[in-house]
Amino acid sequence: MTAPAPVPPRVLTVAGSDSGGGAGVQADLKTMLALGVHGMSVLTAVTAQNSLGVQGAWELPVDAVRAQYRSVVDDIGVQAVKTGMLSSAVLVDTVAELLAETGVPVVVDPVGVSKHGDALLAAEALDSVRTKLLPVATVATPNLDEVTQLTGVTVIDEEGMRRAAAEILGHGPRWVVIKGGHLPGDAVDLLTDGREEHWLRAPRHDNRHTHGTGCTLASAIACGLARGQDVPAAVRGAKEYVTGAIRAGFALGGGIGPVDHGWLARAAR
Ligand SMILES: Nc1ncnc2c1ncn2[C@@H]1O[C@H](COP(=O)(O)OP(=O)(O)OP(=O)(O)O)[C@@H](O)[C@H]1O
Ligand SMILES: Cc1ncc(CO)c(N)n1
Repeated sequence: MTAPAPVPPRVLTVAGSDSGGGAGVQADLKTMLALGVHGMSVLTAVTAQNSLGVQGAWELPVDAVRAQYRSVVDDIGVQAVKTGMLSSAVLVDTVAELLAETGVPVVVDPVGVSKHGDALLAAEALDSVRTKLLPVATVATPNLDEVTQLTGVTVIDEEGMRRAAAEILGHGPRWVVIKGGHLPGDAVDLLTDGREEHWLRAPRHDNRHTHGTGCTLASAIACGLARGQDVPAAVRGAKEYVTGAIRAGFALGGGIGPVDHGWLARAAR
């Protein structure tokens, strides 16, 4: 008789669907496959989206979100959760409550707007993100626009990233990654818990096909945490994975193409 296959760590994404397959739940599940964990999803919203932008968005009812979450967590179990597009205050509140009960590491990507500037979170939900979601995060991963939305701080350099990190940590996450991807020069992110500081530097790839970078980084961090890595190790591994995916990003459609989630599997062949 053959031995049963080993069970991989399980990671859940709570996020919106990107019909174009570059960001959102689709990016999360591809990242999870690439990094060897079993990926599961709670859909919060459906977007009609492509390389040119978001053409429409429809939120799911709160009962549908709660039911998906319970189905996964109560039967299959999770070792880490990642959140992305949560759309509205009621969904942010509901997801924050569910996460607080689950007691596993949580990566919160506080998605506010898409790369094209389309709103993925209602303005009135920002307060819930600050007061309910950030406090249950093990790691929060805002980009510079989300930092400004959440704290009012405008970041133009690395000293500004430090100030932004302190402001975000004031809302309660254990760690924060301030993503400096939108600043000129190298792609520099700051990971800190208020005591340790880790600067993660990668060469900027001159590639406009970067759709899904933020979702990919946050999901990859969740994969590392599900494997039992500590936060600095999980973030370092995730930065390597997203950097490789950006290097290999490719043109699709008439606008910004996706990062390549398959680069690591091909590199291993
Ligand atoms: N051109 C680039 N070359 C290398 N790394 C990059 C580049 N652009 C972004 N990054 C890195 O990608 C990761 C995601 O950062 P970014 O600021 O792009 O997230 P985001 O704006 O939330 O993404 P999105 O909203 O498209 O999902 C960070 O580690 C950042 O430093
Ligand atoms: C559904 C979805 N989630 C997150 C992002 C990130 O910007 C996106 N473009 N779409």
